Order: sequence, then C-alpha cells, then structure tokens
Amino acid sequence: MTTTKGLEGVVATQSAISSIIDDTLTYVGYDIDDLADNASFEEVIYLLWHQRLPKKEELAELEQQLADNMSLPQAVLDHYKTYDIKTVHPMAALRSAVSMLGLFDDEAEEMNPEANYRKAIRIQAKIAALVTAFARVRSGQEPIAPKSDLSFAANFLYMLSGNLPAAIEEEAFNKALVLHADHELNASTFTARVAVATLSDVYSGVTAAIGALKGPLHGGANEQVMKMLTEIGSVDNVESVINKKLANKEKIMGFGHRVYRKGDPRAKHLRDMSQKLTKIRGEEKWYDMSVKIDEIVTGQKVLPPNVDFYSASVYHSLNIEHDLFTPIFAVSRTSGWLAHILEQYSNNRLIRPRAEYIGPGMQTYVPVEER
Ligand SMILES: CC(=O)SCCNC(=O)CCNC(=O)[C@H](O)C(C)(C)COP(=O)(O)OP(=O)(O)OC[C@H]1O[C@@H](n2cnc3c(N)ncnc32)[C@H](O)[C@@H]1OP(=O)(O)O
Ligand SMILES: O=C([O-])CC(=O)C(=O)O
Repeated sequence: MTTTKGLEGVVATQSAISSIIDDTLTYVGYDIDDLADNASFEEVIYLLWHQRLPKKEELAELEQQLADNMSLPQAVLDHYKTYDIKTVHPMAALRSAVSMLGLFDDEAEEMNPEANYRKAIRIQAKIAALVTAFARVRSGQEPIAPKSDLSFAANFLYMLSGNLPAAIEEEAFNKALVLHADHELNASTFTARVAVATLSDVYSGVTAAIGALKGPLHGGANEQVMKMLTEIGSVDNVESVINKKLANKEKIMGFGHRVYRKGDPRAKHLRDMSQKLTKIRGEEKWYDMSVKIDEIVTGQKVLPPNVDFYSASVYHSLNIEHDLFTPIFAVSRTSGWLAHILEQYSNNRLIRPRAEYIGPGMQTYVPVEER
C-alpha cells in the first residue's frame, strides 16, 4: 500500500462540473474569466446544475424559484434566540441551521432526482436568508424578507443591511458569488460527495460540507486575511510584519494552493474589485496593504494569492462584518456542492478508501485489574 499525505494528486472521481487544467479554471467548459465578466450568479447555478447555460425563460424560472424560496421556517428563525448568538461563530450557526432546515422539509428523505432538485433550489435560496438573518438577530435587529424583484446578489445585500445596494456593490457581490461557486474536488466538495455517497440525504451533504469549509486552511482563510490586515494596520507596517512571519515560517493567510502553481485565476478579479471599492469608500489602505503583502510574499516564495486573499478587502468594503466572510463563501459554494451532490447520486458508488495501518502489531487483551 502506498499513501499520499493529504491525497495530493489523487484523482478520486470523474466530474463534468468544473475543471482546473494548467491553472485554468472552467465551469462546464466556460473559462472563469468569461463568467466573472459576464454571468449572473443565477446563470452559474443553472450551469452547474444542468451542465449548460439557461435559455431566457429557464433563467427567469430559476430566478423566480430562488426568490420565492428564500423565506425561513419560523422555528429556524426562533432557534437563533435559543443560544448565546453573540459568541457563536456564524459558520457554526450555519452548520446547525442548514441541518435544522432539513427537519422542516417534507421531502428531506425523498431520494429521487426531481425531489433532490427541488431541495437544491430550497437550500440554495434559504442559505442566503440563514446568513443574513443570523447577522441581524445577533445585532438585535429583525430579519428582513427578500424582495422578489431583486437578483440573488442584491437580495443578499438587502436582507443583510436593509438597504438596496448600489449598482457597483451588486456587481462586486455577484462577481464574488460567481468566482466562489465551484472548484473541482476541493475539501468541502469532496466532503459533500463522501457524505451523500452513503445515500444519505442532501441536507447531510451540505451540512458536512459547511463543516469542512469552516477551517482556516480552506474557506475560513478569508476571515483570517482580514484579521491579518487589521492587525498590520497600515501600509508602513506591512514589510516588517510579513517578513517576520515568513522568517518564522508562519503561514500567510490567502496565499498558496494545493492545485494552482502559477496562480489562482480568480484572484485578479477580486483584486480589481478591491481597488475599485476601497477607492469609492475612501479606504484605499486595505487595497494598498494587500498589494504590498502580495508583492512581498510572491517576491520571496512561489506562493501566489488565492481566492481568499483579495475577497477580504472586497467584503470589508461592502460593510460586511468579518466573521460573515466565510458564510458568504458557503452561500456561493452551496451551488457547487449541490451540483456535485446531484452528480454523485446520478452515478453513485460508496466512497471508501483504505488507510495504511502504522499502529502496534497484534496484542493480547489484558483485564483492567492487571494493567
Ligand atoms: C478557497 C481555498 O480553500 S484556497 C486556500 C485557503 N487557505 C489559505 O489561504 C491558508 C494558507 N495556505 C495554506 O495553508 C496552504 O497553501 C494550503 C492549505 C492552501 C495548501 O496546502 P498544501 O498543498 O498542503 O501545502 P503545504 O501546506 O504542504 O505547503 C507547502 C509548503 O509551502 C509553505 N506554504 C504553503 N502555504 C503557505 C502560506 N500561505 N504561507 C507561508 N508558507 C506557505 C508550507 O509551509 C510548506 O513549506 P515547507 O515545504 O517548507 O514545509
Ligand atoms: O480547491 C481548493 O483546494 C480550494 C479552493 O480554492 C476552493 O475551494 O475554491
């Protein structure tokens, strides 16, 4: 038996959803640059779930279905008041809340493609409301109902703040959602596929995936990037802090990737957005600091910035609280998880690899009194 630490380079499944080949990311054959510049998040959801772009009426139907399904069961809203919401991390709350949603879905245990697709729509729609309602309840505000005439991106920002977003804010948020939607067999997507390959239900798959995304080596890195930027505080401090971290072999959050070698193609779109939004806000320092960190890290190591690095200053510029960055990643990535869950069901086999045993050899049981 040979083992590969972290399964690096192991091809664990076939998939027709997204690909990373020679540092180029595609969703169903469409280059991420093309989609980031042109597509709405709703179009991308359709693309990932159907493996083709929607026609006009199909897109309108999906938009309507998403808008119609955003409201939450009252019991799920009420449960936010049953724990100390101010001290709970929103990703922990989201993990539990998605699981709880399954308790109120009459079709939760239905295992046919049509029912699973209907659940996918409900989960994708409601996850936006789960994150925004959590944020409002913890700050003592009432959750805001979605508006059916808004895009998914605009609705999220509206449900979060109560204000209709400016065009540039909607554009930036839509782009972030498009860029985060899917990424081949990343850790959380693999987790989702492992969970549902036992023929467990869709809610189990998404709940498991949220748990995997939460960690700072994966989706949790975006919040850590903002923490680092805040701690550094000014452009003048960047050089000394980053050089010290590199000398101490500390990980710089938002850099490095298991698959990309030359660079993450999503980062440049978020970098451009960060530049625009920080300028509009009159808070260019977040962009300037980010660029300087980027120059120092890439000047010393082959460690290009990943999707999490510039997304931090983008979300900060949208007035989003820092611990909501990873839940927002989850809102977008739910579309990819659901696509992979549906694909897994359509051609399922239990995922069960082997472990190379490195423990003690055969031993004989000794009664507790004699140990
Ligand atoms: C959406 C996403 O999930 S994107 C990734 C988000 N995560 C982060 O940004 C966290 C910071 N980055 C990392 O921890 C890693 O680069 C990962 C987890 C993304 C990839 O990990 P792996 O492929 O396992 O690489 P691994 O951690 O083994 O790193 C290889 C080498 O590069 C170094 N390295 C990797 N990333 C970084 C980093 N961000 N800062 C400093 N050094 C790094 C490691 O210390 C290691 O050095 P060594 O060979 O001298 O021991
Ligand atoms: O693919 C990965 O390992 C991590 C990543 O960039 C993502 O999930 O978007």
